[in-house]
Amino acid sequence: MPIAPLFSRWLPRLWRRWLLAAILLALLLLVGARVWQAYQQRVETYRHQVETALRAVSQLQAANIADWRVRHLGDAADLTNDPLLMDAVAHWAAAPTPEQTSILQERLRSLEENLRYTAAFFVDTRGVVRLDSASQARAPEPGAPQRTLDPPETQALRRALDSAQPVGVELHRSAAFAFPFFGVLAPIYGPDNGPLGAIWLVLHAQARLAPLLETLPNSNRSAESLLVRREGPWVQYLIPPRLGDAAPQDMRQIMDDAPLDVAVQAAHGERGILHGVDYRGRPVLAFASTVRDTPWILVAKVDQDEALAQAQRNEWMGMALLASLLLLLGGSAFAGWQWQARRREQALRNELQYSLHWLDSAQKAARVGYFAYYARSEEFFMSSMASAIFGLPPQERMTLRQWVAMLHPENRAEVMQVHRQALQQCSPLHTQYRIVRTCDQQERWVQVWGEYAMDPQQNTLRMTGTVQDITERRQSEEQLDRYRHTLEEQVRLDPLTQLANRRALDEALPLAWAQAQQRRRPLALLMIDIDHFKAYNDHYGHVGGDHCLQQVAAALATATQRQGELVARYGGEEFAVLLPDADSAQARVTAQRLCATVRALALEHLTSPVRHCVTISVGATCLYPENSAPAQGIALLFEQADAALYQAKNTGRDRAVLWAEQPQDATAPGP
Ligand SMILES: Nc1nc2c(ncn2[C@@H]2O[C@H](COP(=O)(O)OP(=O)(O)OP(=O)(O)O)[C@@H](O)[C@H]2O)c(=O)[nH]1
Repeated sequence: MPIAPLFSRWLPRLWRRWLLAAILLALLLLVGARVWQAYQQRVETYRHQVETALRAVSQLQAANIADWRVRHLGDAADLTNDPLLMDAVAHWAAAPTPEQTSILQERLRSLEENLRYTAAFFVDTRGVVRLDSASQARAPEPGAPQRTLDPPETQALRRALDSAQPVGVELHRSAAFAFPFFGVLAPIYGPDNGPLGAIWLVLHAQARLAPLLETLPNSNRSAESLLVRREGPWVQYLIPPRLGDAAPQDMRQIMDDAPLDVAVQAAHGERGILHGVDYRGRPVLAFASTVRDTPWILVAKVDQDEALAQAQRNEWMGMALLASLLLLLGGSAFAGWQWQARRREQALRNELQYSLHWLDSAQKAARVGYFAYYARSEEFFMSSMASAIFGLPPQERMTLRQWVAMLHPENRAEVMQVHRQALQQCSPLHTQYRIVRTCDQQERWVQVWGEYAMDPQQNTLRMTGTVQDITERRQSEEQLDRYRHTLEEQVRLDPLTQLANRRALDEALPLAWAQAQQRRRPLALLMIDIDHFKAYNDHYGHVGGDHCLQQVAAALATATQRQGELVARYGGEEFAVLLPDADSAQARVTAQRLCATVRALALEHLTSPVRHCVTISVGATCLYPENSAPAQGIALLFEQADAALYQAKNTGRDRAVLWAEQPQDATAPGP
C-alpha cells in the first residue's frame, strides 16, 4: 500500500501540519548546528594562522635583536683589535695634546655617525670617563669630581679588560642618560699590551631597537612586540610600549598583580603561545621568545578581537549570506503560501459574493427576505429584501413597536398571540398575516417561517427566519376561489333556463332524503313535461322553443318559493321540483298551482291539440323515507313521479296527477 494515503489516513490534517513544521524546525536546527560547528572550526583555523604568524614574528624579531647585539659586540671587537685606534689612544694617554685629543675625538665621532652609536666615550682602566666625542679632554685633577662608570659598566669594564674581549651591558637605566640604553665596553691595549682603558659605546635602546620591533607589514593595527626582562618581582619593559596611551617611558609592573598578563607569564618562564591580557588589560594572543644570549624576552602580541575580527567578519558574512538565503527561501515559501491563501480567500470571497448575489436575486425573485429577531433588544435585523417587504430602507433595524404598528388591525391580536406562543414554547413559527406598510399604507400579505433558539454569542433568545411577500399569491388564490365557486355554481346550473340542472338535483336529493328521514317528514317530487313541445319547436323554431323553455322555467321558479324547494331542469323540456316536508296533498296543490302558472303565461301554441297556449303535465308523488335506503327511496320517488306524469299525459295533458296505487287521482285541466 502506498505510504501517502496511509499517512493522510492516520494523521489528521492539523497533526500533519505540526509534523511538517517539526521536521522543518529539526532540519533548520541541524543546519544551524552544522553551520555553527563549521564557524567554530573556521575560527580555530584562523586562530591557528594568527598564532603561526605571531610565532614567526616573535622568533624573527628575537633573532634580529640577538643579531643586532652580536653585531655591536663585533663592532666592539673590531675596535679592540684596531691598531690605529690602539696607537691613537696610546699617544693620547701618553700626551693628551689637543691634537691627539682631536684625533681620538674624531674617531669617537666617527663611531657615533658611521656606526650610529648614540654616544662613544673613552674610559680609563679605573672607569673614569676621560673623553667623549665633543668635549675637551679631562685630566684627572686631584679633588675634582670625576664622572665614573656606573657599577654595571664598571664590572663590565673589568671583565672586558680581563678577557680582552668586548663585554655588553644589558639594557638598563642609570643617571648617566635620560633613556634606557645598551652599552658595550671594548678594551683597548697599548703597544705593550698594557691596558689603557676602554671605548664605551652607548646605544639608545628605544631609538635603535624600536625599528627592529616594528611589526612586519600587517593589517592588524594592534600588532605589537614587547621587549621585557624580569627584575626580581618586577617585569621591566625595556622599550616603552607603543600602544599604551599613558605608558611611562620606564614601565614595569609587579608580577603578582597581573598573573594573566602575557608579559608576566613570559617573565615567569612561559614560552610559545600565550593567552591572556596585555598591559592595557585587553585580551591578546601572544608568542614569547627568548632573545639569544640575553635575559630579554620578546613578546609579540595582537589583540584577540582584532586578530579574529576578520575571520569572524568573514564567517559572519557567510552565515549572514546563508541566513539571508534561508530567509529568502522561507520568505518566498511564506509569500507563496500567503499568496495561495489569499487566492483561496479571494476565490472563497468571490464564491460567497456570487452566492450572496444569487441569494439576493433569488430572494428578490421569490420576494423572500431573511431576518433575525432578538427578544432582549426587541429588534429585527433584516436583509435588504425583508426591509423592502416591510417598506423600510435597506439594512434598517425594525423595532417591535414598528412591527406591531404595521400589523393589520384585524389580524394584530391573533398574530401577536401566535408570536408570543412561539416565543414561550421556542417552537417553530409558520404563519401568514396582513400588514399595512407605514411608508405607503399599502396592504400586503406576508408569510413568515421562523425558529426560536438561543444565540450562543449573545446568550439571548433569537428567532431567525424568512419573510415572504405573498400578496400576489393571495390575490390569485382568492381570485381562483371565486372562479372555482363560480364554476361550481355553473356546473350545477342549467345555462339556458338558469335553473338547477340534473346534477344539482341528484346532489340535493340524498341530502333532502336524509333530512326528511331524520325529521320523519315526507318528501315530494314533481316531474313536469311541456305538452307537445316537439310541435312547438316545429312551428316556432328551435330558438322560439328555447325562449319558451326559459319562460316556463322562470314561471316554475317563481311559483316555488318555499324554503328548501328546488326547481331543476331535468332534461329537454322536462323539469323536476323537489318539495321537502310536503305531503301528498301539498304536492298535489303545488302541482296544480304550477299547471295554472304555466297556463297563465298564455304562451301561444297554435299547433297544440290541448289548447292554443303552452301547457304542462305534472306527475307528483310523496314518500316518507323512514328507514328506507336513500338510493332505493330516491329511485322509487322518480319511478312513482314518472308513472304519475305518464298518467297525466295519457289522460289528456295540461294536468297534474298524484301517484296512487290506482291511477284515478288525476287533476283535470283548469279553464
Ligand atoms: N327548442 C328546444 N327544444 C328542445 C329542447 N330539448 C328538447 N327539445 C325538444 O322537445 C321535444 C320533445 O318532444 P317529445 O319528446 O316528442 O314530446 P312532445 O312533443 O312534447 O309530446 P308530449 O310530451 O307527448 O306531449 C323534441 O322535439 C326536442 O327536440 C331544447 O332545449 N330546446
